[in-house]
Amino acid sequence: MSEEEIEQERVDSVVKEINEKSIKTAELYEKAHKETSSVEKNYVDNAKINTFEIDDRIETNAEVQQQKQLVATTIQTEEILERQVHTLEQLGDSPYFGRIDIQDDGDPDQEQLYIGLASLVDDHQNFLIHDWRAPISSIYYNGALGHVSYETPQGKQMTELSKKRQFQIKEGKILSMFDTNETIGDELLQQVLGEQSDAQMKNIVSTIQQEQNTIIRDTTSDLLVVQGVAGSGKTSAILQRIAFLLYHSRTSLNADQIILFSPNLLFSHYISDVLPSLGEKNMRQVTLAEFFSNRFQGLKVETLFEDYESNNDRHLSDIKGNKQFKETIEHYLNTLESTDLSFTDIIYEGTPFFKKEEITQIYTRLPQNMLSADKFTATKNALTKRLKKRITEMSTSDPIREEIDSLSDSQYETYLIDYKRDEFDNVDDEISYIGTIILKDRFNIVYDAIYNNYFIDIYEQYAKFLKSAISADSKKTFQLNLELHKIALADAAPLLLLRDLLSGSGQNRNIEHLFIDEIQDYSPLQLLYLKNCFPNAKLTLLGDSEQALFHDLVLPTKFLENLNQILKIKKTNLIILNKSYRSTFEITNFAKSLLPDGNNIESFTRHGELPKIYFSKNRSQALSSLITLINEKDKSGQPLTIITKNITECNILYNELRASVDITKITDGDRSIPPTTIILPIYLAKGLEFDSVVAFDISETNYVSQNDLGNLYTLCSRAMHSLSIFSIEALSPLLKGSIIGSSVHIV
Ligand SMILES: Nc1ncnc2c1ncn2[C@@H]1O[C@H](COP(=O)(O)OP(=O)(O)OP(=O)(O)O)[C@@H](O)[C@H]1O
Repeated sequence: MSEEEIEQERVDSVVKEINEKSIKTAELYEKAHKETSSVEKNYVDNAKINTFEIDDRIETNAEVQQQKQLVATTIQTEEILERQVHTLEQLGDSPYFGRIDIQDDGDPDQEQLYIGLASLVDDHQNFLIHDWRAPISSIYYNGALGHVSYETPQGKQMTELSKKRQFQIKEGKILSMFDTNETIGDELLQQVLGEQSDAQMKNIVSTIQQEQNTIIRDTTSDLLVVQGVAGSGKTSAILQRIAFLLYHSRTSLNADQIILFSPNLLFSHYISDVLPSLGEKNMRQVTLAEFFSNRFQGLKVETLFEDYESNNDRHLSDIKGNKQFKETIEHYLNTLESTDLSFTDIIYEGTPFFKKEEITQIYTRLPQNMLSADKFTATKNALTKRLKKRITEMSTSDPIREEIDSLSDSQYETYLIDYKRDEFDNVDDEISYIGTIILKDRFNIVYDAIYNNYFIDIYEQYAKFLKSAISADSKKTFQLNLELHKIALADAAPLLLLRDLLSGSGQNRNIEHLFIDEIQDYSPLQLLYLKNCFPNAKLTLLGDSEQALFHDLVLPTKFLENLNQILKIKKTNLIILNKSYRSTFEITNFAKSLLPDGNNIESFTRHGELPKIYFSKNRSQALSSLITLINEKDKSGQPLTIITKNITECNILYNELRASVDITKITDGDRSIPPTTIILPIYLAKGLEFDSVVAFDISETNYVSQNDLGNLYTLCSRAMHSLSIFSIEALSPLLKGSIIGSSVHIV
C-alpha cells in the first residue's frame, strides 16, 4: 500500500468513528432539547400557580427559583450538545489537517499525532485527533524538524520531531498531502490564498504561521500589541487567539467576558463566522460609536466613519484625544469648587424629590481634601439614607394607610409573602412594613437616579470644562450638537472620563479580555478611557501605523513606543508581522513601494497580474474605460469593488455609473456585501478584502499630500488578485515613484 492509501485508510476509520459519535450525540441533543422544552413549560406553569395559603406561596417561590436554575442548566447542556453536533459534522468532512511524529526524551516509542479542529477519543481513551489548541499541537505550527519542546502541566518537555505532514481532506477523501520540514509549508497556503474572496472571513487553523502562532498562544502578557502590515493576518490571528483562550481557560472564561472593538458594522458581520467555525461561541462585538452611544442614553455618538468624513476641526480633535487631556481633566476636577458643580434636581413625577440646593449642601459639607469620587459616594450614601428616612416616615402616613386599606385580601397577602403574620408584634408594624414595600417600589426610580449619578448634569459640567480648558467656542459647538441629540466622537471619551473620575463610576470588572482592531484610528485618550472602563481586562491591540487615515504616517517603532507610554502596563509583548498574505506578490510590491519604509514589508510569493494604471485625458474618458472594465469583469464572474477616497466621491461616481452598469453603493449602516459590483468609500473597506479593486481618480489634484498616503496604501492593499488605478489628467505625485520599471501595466 502507498503512503497515501495507508493514510486514507486511517481517515476512513476515523470518519466511521465520528459518524457513530455523531449519531449518539445527535440523539443526546434531541433528548436535551425535549428536556429543555419540558422544564421550561414546567417553570411557566409553576410560576403561574396562584395559591391561597401563605405557606404554599413561600414554598412555591422556592420551587420556582429551583426550576429557574434547572432551566438555565438544561439550556446550557443543550447548547453544549448542539455545538458538539456541529463540530462532529465538520470533523466528519475533514477530520484533521496535520500529523506530527514525535518521540519524547526518555520515551522508547514514537507517536503519531493527528491534529484537527477538535479532539476526538475512541472508547479506549486513545486520541484519534488532537485539538489544534492542545499544548502538544504547538509543535505543528512552530519551527522545523528536530529537537523541539512543548509545554506540559509539569513544565517544558523535549521531543524529537521527525515528521510533519499536511493534509487537505474534503468529504472524507484526502485531496492532497505533503511532508514539510519547515513551518507550515507554502503549498497549502498558496492554494488557500489563491481562492476567491468570500462574504465571510475564514478561519486559518490549518495554515497558521509561526509568528501568528505566537500571538495566538500568548497567555502571559497583560498588553499584547500586534503591529502588522496590511494583510498580515492580524484579524485572523486574533480570532484564532480568542478560540485558543476560550479553550485554554475553559473553566474560568466564557465568550461573554471578551469584547472586540471593530471598525464598523460591515467588518463585524464579515468576521462573525470565524469563531462558530472553530466550534466556539462568538465574543461580544461592538463599534466604538455603539459602545459610547450605550453610555449616553438618547444621544447619538458620531461614528469613526462620520468623524473621518466630517469637516471636524482636526486640531481640536487632536487636543481632545491627547493623553495630556486626561491631566487637564484631572486638574480641572482637583481645582473645582463645589459651587461650580452642576448639580441638578432629582425629579419624581414632575416635581423635585431632592432639590439641587440640598444636594449641593450635602456635597459642600464634606471635607475639602476628600477625592471627588469619594465625595460622590458619600453624597450618594447621604441621599439614599434620606430617601430611606422619608420612606419610613411616609409608611405610616394617612394616605398610605388609606391605600393599604383599599387593598384586596389577596393583594395584601402578596405583600406578606416572605413573612408569617405572627412575626409582627402588632398590626401597626405590619402596616408600616407593607407601606415601606409600596413606597420602596414607588421610589425605586429615585433610588436609580441616585445610584446612576443623575443628580449631576454631566453635559453642563463638561460644557463648563470645555470653556475653561479650551474655549467658549468649543463649549458652544458641544452644546449645539447636544441640542441635536448628538455628540462628536472627539467629545465622547473626555466627557465619560470626566464623569467617571468625578463620580468614581463606570467600570466593568467582569471583562477579562479586550481586543481592539485598527488601533491606529483610536486616540490615546480613547484608549485610556477604555482601559479605565475595563480595569481587569488583558489588552490585545492590533493595528498598522501605515494605515492611519487621519494622521501622517508614524513609524511602527514610534507607534509602539507611544502606546507603551500611554497605557503604562508592565507585562507587555510587541509582535511585528511583516509578511503580507492577502494580495498577490505584484500587488503587495506595488502597495509597499508607496510607503517610505515599505521595504520592511515582505510579499508572499503568489503571482498574479501586474497592477494596471489607466491614464485618461478627462473624467468622461476615465468613466468610459471604467464602464468597459466593469462589464468585462461582470462577464468573467469577478465583480469589481470600486473604492473611493470619501463618501462625497463615492456618491458622485455612483451617480455617474448607475445608469450604465449594475452597481450597489455600500453605506455606513450596511451589514453585508452583495456579490455584485460595489462602490464604497475607503473607510468602510477597512479590514475587508476583495478580489478585484478599482482605485478611482488617483490624480494629481485628488491625492496630494503625504496625509493621503495612508488612505492610498489601505486602498491598494484591499485587493487580493487584481488592482486597477484610474488617473485623470495627471497622476498623483504619491504614485510617481511606484511606476518605474515593470511594476505596473500602463493602459
Ligand atoms: N496563516 C494564514 N493562512 C491562510 N490565510 C491567511 C493566513 N494569514 C492570513 N491569511 C489571509 O490573509 C488575508 C488577510 O488577513 P487579515 O485580514 O487577517 O489581515 P490583517 O492584517 O487584519 O489585514 P488589514 O490590516 O489589511 O485589514 C485573509 O484572507 C486571511 O485569510
